Amino acid sequence: MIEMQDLAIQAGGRTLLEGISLQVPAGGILAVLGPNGRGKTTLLRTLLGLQPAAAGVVRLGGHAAYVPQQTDTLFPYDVLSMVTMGRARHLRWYASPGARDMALARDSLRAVQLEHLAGSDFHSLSGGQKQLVYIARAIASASPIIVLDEPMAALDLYNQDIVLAILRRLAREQNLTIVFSTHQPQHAQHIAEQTLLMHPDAYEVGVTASMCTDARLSRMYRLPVRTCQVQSGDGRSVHGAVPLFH
Ligand SMILES: Nc1ncnc2c1ncn2[C@@H]1O[C@H](COP(=O)(O)OP(=O)(O)OP(=O)(O)O)[C@@H](O)[C@H]1O
Repeated sequence: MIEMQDLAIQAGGRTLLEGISLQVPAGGILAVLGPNGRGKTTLLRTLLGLQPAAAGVVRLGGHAAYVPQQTDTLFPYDVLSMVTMGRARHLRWYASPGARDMALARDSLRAVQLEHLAGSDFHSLSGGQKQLVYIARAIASASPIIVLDEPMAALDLYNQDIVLAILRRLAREQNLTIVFSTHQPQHAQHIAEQTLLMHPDAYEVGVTASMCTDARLSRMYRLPVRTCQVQSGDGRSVHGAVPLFH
């Protein structure tokens, strides 16, 4: 569970947004949408306690794993070691990961379909592969909350589908609370029950279907956006949003 009450977020001494109140229950997924520089990363970092709130309260119902937007490591770790670091919170000081930790790390790497890269140097991976490794590390941490900052930004459509399916499964089957930011409304439409829209001058939060409308998305992105619904060959109905680029 995550709860924000009258939260105000700030960066560089400037208040970016105030009065944010919302709750994400265990098993719930919240998507955060907003233009560049609006404050999505700041909001996620504030709710994790990585930077101070300007006002208000955040309550987390347990440990939260964080998948940051851009990050790298100075050390030449292999991929499996990077994922195993997710287990650190379960280990005593200076203890090495045990067989169960290693097995969970391998399972997490398998979930993002990168088990064949377990022994590779992390630095040798592509941007999208690194993003998948950070997601695997968060899964390996077995935290009740996962907060992801644009987790699909560097991923091709196939890997976006993998990550969306993983996040939905973690929420539905393991009751995790998940918050992620994205620039793709269809990610929200696909897996999030709730969506937070960070408009240029305000915010709105609600059921995703009522947030991801033509009018609201067009206002937020300052560009005409049309939402649509497409039937897949196997009878599923998939939602999307098309920007009417000039
Ligand atoms: N450490 C900082 N010092 C000063 N200003 C900052 C700092 N961090 C963020 N900002 C400013 O706060 C605003 C919000 O930044 P933030 O990274 O939260 O936006 P965002 O919505 O995540 O953007 P994007 O979609 O481009 O990733 C920006 O104007 C940014 O320049």
